[in-house]
Amino acid sequence: MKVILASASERRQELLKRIVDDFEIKVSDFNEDIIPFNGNPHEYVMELALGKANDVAEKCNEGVIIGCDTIVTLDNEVLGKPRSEKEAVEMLEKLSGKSHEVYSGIAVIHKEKGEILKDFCVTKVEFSDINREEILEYVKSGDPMDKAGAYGIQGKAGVFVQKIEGDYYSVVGLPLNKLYKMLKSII
Ligand SMILES: Cc1cn([C@H]2C[C@H](O)[C@@H](COP(=O)(O)OP(=O)(O)OP(=O)(O)O)O2)c(=O)[nH]c1=O
Repeated sequence: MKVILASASERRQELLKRIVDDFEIKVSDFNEDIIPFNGNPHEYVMELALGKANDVAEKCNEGVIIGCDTIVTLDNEVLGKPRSEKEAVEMLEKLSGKSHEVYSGIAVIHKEKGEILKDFCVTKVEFSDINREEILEYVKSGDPMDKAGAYGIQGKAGVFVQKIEGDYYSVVGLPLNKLYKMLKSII
């Protein structure tokens, strides 16, 4: 079965190799701004994941297409990717000393069967207290800029994480166990 990952993220591409030996990458042109946040993070990430998968599926005749999306939520506020270094600093200041949630949505479309699966993972991540100096140094590294919540648990920011409850890989952007089960059920 031909598997297509609808993602430009190298992290997702690396992680998917653990489930599927051979797959294609087709980056979606889906505009995430057309989906407003309706207050339900799990619905929101599934809609975004489906939007990405659908966009690629419309341009394919066959195969299984996978779309994903990851956001961070803190006290009902969505933290996406920071739009500037200033915003990255503000996000990290908010996350310091608190617990937040990371939501990852997955959508799997089976073209031939006309089947669609949607699911999500939520992981609780607790940051220890981090000071302004640590935040500024981390932001200067450039690592936060392409990541939801302005941090990457898999990089230098891993040292800020005091506790995690849930799937580590979902925080990195691809819930491996959930996706593995979804693919087993659909292929
Ligand atoms: C919280 C957190 C997020 N992230 C990343 C995962 C996602 O790639 C990114 C959130 O952006 P997304 O919009 O989910 O994905 P993307 O733009 O990187 O890739 P594509 O839409 O093409 O699939 O943040 C980490 O790498 N580590 C972390 O600890």
